[in-house]
Amino acid sequence: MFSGKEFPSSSSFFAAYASMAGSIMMAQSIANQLSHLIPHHVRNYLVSTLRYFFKPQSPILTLVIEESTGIARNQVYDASETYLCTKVSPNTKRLKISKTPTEKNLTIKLEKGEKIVDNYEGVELQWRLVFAEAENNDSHNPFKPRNVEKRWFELSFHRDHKEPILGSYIPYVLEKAKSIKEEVRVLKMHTLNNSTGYGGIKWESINLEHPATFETLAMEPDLKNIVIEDLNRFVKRKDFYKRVGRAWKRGYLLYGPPGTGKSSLVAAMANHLKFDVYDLQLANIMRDSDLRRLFLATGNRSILVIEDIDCSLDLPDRRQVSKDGDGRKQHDVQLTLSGLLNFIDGLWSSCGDERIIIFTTNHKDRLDPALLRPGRMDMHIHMSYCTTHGFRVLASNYLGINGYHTLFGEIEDLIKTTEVTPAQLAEELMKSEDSNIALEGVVKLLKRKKLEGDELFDEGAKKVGIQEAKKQKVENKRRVSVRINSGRKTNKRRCS
Ligand SMILES: Nc1ncnc2c1ncn2[C@@H]1O[C@H](COP(=O)(O)OP(=O)(O)OP(=O)(O)O)[C@@H](O)[C@H]1O
Ligand SMILES: [Mg+2]
Repeated sequence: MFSGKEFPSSSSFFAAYASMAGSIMMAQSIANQLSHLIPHHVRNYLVSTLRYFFKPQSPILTLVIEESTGIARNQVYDASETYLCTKVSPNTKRLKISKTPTEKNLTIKLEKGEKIVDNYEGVELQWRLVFAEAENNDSHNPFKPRNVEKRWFELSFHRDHKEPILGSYIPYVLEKAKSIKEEVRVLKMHTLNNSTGYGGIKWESINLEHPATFETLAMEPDLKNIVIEDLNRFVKRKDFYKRVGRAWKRGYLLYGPPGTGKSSLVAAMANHLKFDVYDLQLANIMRDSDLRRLFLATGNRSILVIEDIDCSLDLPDRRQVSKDGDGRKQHDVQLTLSGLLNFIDGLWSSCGDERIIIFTTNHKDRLDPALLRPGRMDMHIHMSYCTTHGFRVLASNYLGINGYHTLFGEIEDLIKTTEVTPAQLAEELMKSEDSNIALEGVVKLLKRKKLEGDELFDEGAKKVGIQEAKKQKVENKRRVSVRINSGRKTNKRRCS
């Protein structure tokens, strides 16, 4: 496999070996001749020491790249797996291939025992995929199978090239794998699966096929641009985060009434950045050890979402002491928001890169002040009722109208004074492919909503007085705003 240029030739190997073997035999014969002078055990010691010193050292160095590092996955293993798909040679005997319905290309993986030869700057390298059964010694978890399969890659090369291989070939493999993944990347949505038995809560992934993009989002253009620029700046600033000693992560709080596009914005962000999404349903997590494990199992370049954060914490059942399968009492977690935040801060500051965390809520006013504190979440984004601009985006998405329609004037006048969510408008726009019918439906919906709004206003005015009711109405009408926390400074920008 290895070229003669890189490895000692067989004749020089033989000559070296013959001369060493000769030395050992000579030493052995001297020791035999002096056997009457040297005690038996000293003679054995001498021979074994000579054997050790003259044993021909293998010129080959093998790096072992295990799949897991114990807690987290081994990035080098994952990168090698991806990289080697591009290095399959005509000599490869067995390959594993797969393709899910939404994947564009085949995924190719090496089979057990297969070898691949690579060449890096004139150095020949041999890769081999090895599988072995290992005993599971997690005695705390009786549900785990007794034997687990262990996999690793062995990368062999001449030991003279240790420095360039470690210093530049391995980083090259990591970088190459990253760009291959980017090209064929199908985003994943990870959710929690609790059905694997005791202690087995883990991430389960499906392809993220949410079609929302920034283009299809009904959102004020100013706000949209602020968010897009913020994301673009974030992914470009690796060196900045390193220099100022901050973890490379960014937090967003999305708040607003149901149906205003908070979850759609999360999907748009994921599609824009090509980041996987981890949807952390806190209601399923009872133990802090699970939370820690799940955090550590999330990948880089990902978005961790905690939806409806105001409802997810302090659930009544969390306060009860739960029992495990054997009836033993488990330590209760009593997750609190500030506890969770400290946890995330602590863990995420020490591991992982390019992480985004997003909290969503319908009730910002119910949130723990710890979450709203400046510097905690980097950006607060208010998603609110639909504006005339938002309506135009929806009309284009659902009906393909990019110009003007005779009903637009009436609709837009109504939208300016009505609280209607993009979700409600979208539902109406989906009812017919005939633009006239769909838009007439929108007019009816808006008139009904306006009436309801007026009635609510009158009721409110009775309770709090007309001035206060007017003030609240103005406040509610403020469609979208964004608060950007940069260190101690907070910039609040209204986008309408
Ligand atoms: N801003 C928007 N732009 C485009 N479509 C939207 C927008 N808001 C809502 N929709 C439509 O309404 C549906 C529901 O919206 P979404 O789930 O994003 O709202 P949400 O704010 O997350 O609501 P909830 O608070 O109930 O979770 C979306 O699938 C989408 O079709
Ligand atoms: Mg949502």
